Amino acid sequence: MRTLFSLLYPLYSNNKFNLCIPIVLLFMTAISGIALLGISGWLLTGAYIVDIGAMFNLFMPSALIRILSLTKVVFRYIEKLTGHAAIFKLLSDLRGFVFGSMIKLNPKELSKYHNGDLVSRITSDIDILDVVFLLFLEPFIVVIILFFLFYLFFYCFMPINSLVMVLISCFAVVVIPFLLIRSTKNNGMYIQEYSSNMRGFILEMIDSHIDITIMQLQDAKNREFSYICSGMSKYRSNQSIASATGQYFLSIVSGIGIVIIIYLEIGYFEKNKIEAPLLIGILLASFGFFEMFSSIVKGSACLGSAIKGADRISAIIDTKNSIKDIDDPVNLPSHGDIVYDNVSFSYINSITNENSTVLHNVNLKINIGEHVAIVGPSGSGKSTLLSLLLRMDEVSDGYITFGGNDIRKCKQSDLHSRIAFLSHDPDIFLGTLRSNIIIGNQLASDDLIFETLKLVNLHDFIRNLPLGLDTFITETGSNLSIGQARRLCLARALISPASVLVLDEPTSGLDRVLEQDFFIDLRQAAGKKRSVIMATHANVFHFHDIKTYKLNDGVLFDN
Ligand SMILES: Nc1ncnc2c1ncn2[C@@H]1O[C@H](COP(=O)(O)OP(=O)(O)OP(=O)(O)O)[C@@H](O)[C@H]1O
Repeated sequence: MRTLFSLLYPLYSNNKFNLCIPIVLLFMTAISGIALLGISGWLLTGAYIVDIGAMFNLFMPSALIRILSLTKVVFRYIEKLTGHAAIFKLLSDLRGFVFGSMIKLNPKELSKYHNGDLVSRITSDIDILDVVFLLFLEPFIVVIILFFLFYLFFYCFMPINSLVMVLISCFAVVVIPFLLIRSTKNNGMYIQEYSSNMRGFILEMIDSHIDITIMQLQDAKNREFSYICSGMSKYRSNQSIASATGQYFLSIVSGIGIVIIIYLEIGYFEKNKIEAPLLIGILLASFGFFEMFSSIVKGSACLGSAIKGADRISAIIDTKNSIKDIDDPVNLPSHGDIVYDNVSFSYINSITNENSTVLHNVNLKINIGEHVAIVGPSGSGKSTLLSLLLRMDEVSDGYITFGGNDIRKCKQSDLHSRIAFLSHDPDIFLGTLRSNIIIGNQLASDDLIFETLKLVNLHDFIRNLPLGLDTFITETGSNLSIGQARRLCLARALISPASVLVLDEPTSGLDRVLEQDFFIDLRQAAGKKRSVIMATHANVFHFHDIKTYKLNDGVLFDN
């Protein structure tokens, strides 16, 4: 609960004005509704017990009833509009904030979350938070204000009734919601977990659809998905049952309250302290007040999910980035030699929590414009060696320098602007060919783009497309061949001002001919100005301008 409010408090205080409007409007709606019931009760009773129209002025109250009916509808309508607008703004601020926190984390921290979990956190976990304001906080504030008004009224005119009002309100606003929140907290946690699993499962299915089809796993996956769905529906129905039970107890408590109020009011009536029309009017107005409790109870049943949602969101926001810039970073030169000096690196095994050393005292120097390939068996530490240069992890021992500067002493953004990276799995983003290429250089003109495309042998292919650079590509690049997707990503790296290209298995998935073509293009495109360091399984020994090193069990040998 504390996490929920500490997450929402800054957002609420930044949107104070926007949130106050629906609260005021809900208060006006409630007052109109309560006054409508009260005046109707008073009018009908008065009209019934007095000789028709003789001593009872019908005009004023009936006009008031019409006005109140209209104002209630109008206030309710505007309250819904402003309430939802305020909540959408709040949720959009929160989504932006969470996404901002998430994107700042390094891949190591992000990799703790399983597929789809982050999407779930940023969508359903945040969506559930609107419950807190619309179904809980807003009616709660209005009920508290109304409670004081009723209490004051009863205290002045019927003191015993004020005690009944306090007891009923305590049950409805404190005891029932408290019990509901307690009993549905775990259930809410399961709802959020299942919703996250469902998203993860769907994303995984889309990703591995070809494998699932070939391995004929459709039925098994269908069953798995049905299992997740039935779990979800079980916990959702638990939530509905809890909400209905809460409403049931609320009706009983309100009913008992009304009976006691009638009993006490009859006492006042018998002592001639109150007239019948006023008695009925007060009774119906109390009914109207008690109706307000209903939304608090409904909101309390969903609060468990909101609490869990807030916990899951806070887990992202509170994640500390293990790799930080120092306070007074050095400026890196645009070009520079890269030196690995006695670099060792260990991963902490997440299961056994033990250190496993992957790189042992690696010494490597890459001069400006030099092309270097690291070859070695799978698992020997090639990707790890590259990721240390990009500072995706910190070296455990030794140091890496760029242009003579320890890369831990410069800004990460500075380092990443000097180094362009091409991973073994080309990252194509949803958009056009142009938008995918200029990620490396937002200011690149079409001439520069085509010059770069020439270097990677994509120039003719793209020129011949009907929409050219404006051709739309999917986020998996599925409308490009693997070779084309890889060349496109290489063009993105080449068009950037980076002086170093880091490539991790740049030719994986390409056949031998395409692989060799890729290296020929790469050497020409990178030229003598850019240094290249790549990890590869491909045969590059015959390229005499590529210096190769062999990595075996984390030990680097000059080839
Ligand atoms: N995040 C991680 N946590 C723990 N161990 C890891 C992690 N990433 C890699 N490893 C381990 O580090 C070792 C080296 O992995 P790395 O990916 O660097 O090898 P590689 O030579 O690039 O392999 P491949 O050629 O198959 O890509 C492997 O034993 C691997 O299991």
